[in-house]
Amino acid sequence: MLDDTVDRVAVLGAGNMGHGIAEVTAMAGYDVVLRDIEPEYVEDGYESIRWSLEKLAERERLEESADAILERIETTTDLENAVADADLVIEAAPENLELKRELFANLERFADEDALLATNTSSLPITDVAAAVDTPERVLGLHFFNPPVKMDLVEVIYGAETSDAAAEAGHDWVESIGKTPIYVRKDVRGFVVNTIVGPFIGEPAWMVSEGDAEVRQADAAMVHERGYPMGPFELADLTGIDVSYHVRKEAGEDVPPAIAEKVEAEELGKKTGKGFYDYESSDGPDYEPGQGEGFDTLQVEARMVNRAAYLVGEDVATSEAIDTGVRLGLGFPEGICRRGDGIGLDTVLEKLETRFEETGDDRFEPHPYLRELVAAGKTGEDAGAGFHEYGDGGAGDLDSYRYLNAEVEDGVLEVELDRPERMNALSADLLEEIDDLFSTVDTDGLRCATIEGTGDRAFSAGADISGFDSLEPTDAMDITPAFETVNEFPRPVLATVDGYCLGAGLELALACDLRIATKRSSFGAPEIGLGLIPGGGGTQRLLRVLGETRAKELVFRGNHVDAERAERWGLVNRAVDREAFEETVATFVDDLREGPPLGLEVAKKVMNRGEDASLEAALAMESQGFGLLIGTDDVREGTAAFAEDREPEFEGR
Ligand SMILES: C/C=C/C(=O)SCCNC(=O)CCNC(=O)[C@H](O)C(C)(C)COP(=O)(O)OP(=O)(O)OC[C@H]1O[C@@H](n2cnc3c(N)ncnc32)[C@H](O)[C@@H]1OP(=O)(O)O
Repeated sequence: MLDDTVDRVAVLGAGNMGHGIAEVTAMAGYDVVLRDIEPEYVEDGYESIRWSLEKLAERERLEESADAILERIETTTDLENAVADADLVIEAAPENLELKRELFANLERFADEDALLATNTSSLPITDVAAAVDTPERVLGLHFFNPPVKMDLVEVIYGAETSDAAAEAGHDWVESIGKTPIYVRKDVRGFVVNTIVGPFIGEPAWMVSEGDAEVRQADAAMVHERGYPMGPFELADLTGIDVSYHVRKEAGEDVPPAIAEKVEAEELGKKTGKGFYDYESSDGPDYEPGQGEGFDTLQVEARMVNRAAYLVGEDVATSEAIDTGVRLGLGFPEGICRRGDGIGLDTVLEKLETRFEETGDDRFEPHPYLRELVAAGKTGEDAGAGFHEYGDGGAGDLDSYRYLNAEVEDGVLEVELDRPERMNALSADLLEEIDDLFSTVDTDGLRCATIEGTGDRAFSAGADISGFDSLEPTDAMDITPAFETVNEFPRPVLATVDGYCLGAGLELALACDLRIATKRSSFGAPEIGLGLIPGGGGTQRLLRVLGETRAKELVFRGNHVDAERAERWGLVNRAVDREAFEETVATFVDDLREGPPLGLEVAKKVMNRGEDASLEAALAMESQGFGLLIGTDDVREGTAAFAEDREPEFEGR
């Protein structure tokens, strides 16, 4: 029987990945044994963990002291001792199949028969590693990304014999350490994330090799036109061009000459000082926004979408898992399935077919699942379905948003900004969705709304800086509608802030009516450091909320203030410990939910409008509001409940 409750974890291998995995495991409260073959390897790993934890503590990213976390980590070189009491063993030894198989064979002798056995391999088949033990059903892949302390994604990979119970236990454990697991249900080369990144680098490399593109042109187009965080050649330089070379060789694929030539010349990227860019005599990537013109971005994206079709069509992963994987693992601006749906899967298919006909090259051969989707009319967003379903896209369709999650729960519109890999930075698309949601959602039956950020770092770290290069002044001036829509929403809106709340993120919180924050949160208007000013109402709302002295301090200095100061200044209603956060939010939400909807709507309107009117005009507005409410059922219910000494039940009439 597999033990699905994990208390103690053994990590085998104290190198980069191993010590990183041990660190995040101990941070989540587990007891960890870190084991390597030589005492100095273990010591180096342990010291790296100490260094990293101290950095995190300096940046106030830990909930307890670095020492308290370190106390949960034991080190050893003795394999038997390391794994004897472990409920979960994670092997993070070098990528050598024989070495891993030997280790697993020993694990079977020393570890408890109920223990879950995982390998952190990024390139070897899980099935081959698991074949070294008599109980392959309890072996799975747990593929962390580098560095584990920063990267949220973990691929949970089935080997051919892995049981559902083992995969589910691995998945639950990954969630318990605050990471995001995605299932990879078949043991395919590259798993999910590396399957998609292959053509991101490979296709531009072919295009350059065939004389159809230039390196800088490709990087500029993918970054500045299509929003990827890095250009393909910039990424190849960072990860090592030899890595791209060997991955292709091992998969039996042809290697684009542009890559092979660099490997022959031993220009392997940043690590050798030279690759596609020069890191010795200049500062590396030097492409400019306008340089991408004429590059065929569709050819690259069509190939990535085709890989996604293969993964879904062969039941390796769901489109949701793929999209989560590429967003968190690669920092893609949106999931590749979403992107395909946005482009139109018929357009993608046509591109692949045309290139296949022209070149006869297998790399363009459309996967049958892509053909199936198009034949069924599921061509993407405009058709209402593609990889994903889009509902009818009409007013109030809460499933139609890409960058925010919205649902109505018991009269509360719960909204999450969903770009955790970018600290929920507000891109033009996300702002548009906020505007759309708050202007079209059906308010009947709604009592209030809450806005929070996903991930564990930020409410929102501001406007998406990566989009600034390509922003026209006229677009930049159009940033405020979303904030005004939230501010004028006819129900109270509560911002719940846990982490960074900066720039446009702070402006969004200020557009809300109330703000509750955890004490670890920080607030600021850092725009001045970018040579900008707050452009989402910040200069004006900060003045009104804080007064001139404090508002100018925030805007002119661009510094962050902590949540306790923010509370003293009246920037937030409450700053509470994380343990008390949910309960405090729930108490506020309950008050808003139980309150009289009409009374709250009128109060919000009168207070918002009155702020900018003369006192006389504002008092007139207030009197009108009072008069309007006095004849309502809610006022009758409120006064009756008071007389009968019971809680009122308001209905918004
Ligand atoms: C009209 C309104 C204008 C504005 O709002 S202008 C923007 C104002 N905001 C800022 O200037 C804040 C920018 N961000 C930061 O200063 C830092 O981040 C933090 C202090 C919030 C956190 O620092 P750390 O812990 O070192 O994390 P990390 O590696 O910098 O960020 C993690 C990932 O999040 C991306 N990111 C953070 N903020 C933004 C942003 N505002 N726009 C776009 N991306 C952002 C990063 O780049 C990175 O991504 P990767 O892991 O791929 O390197």
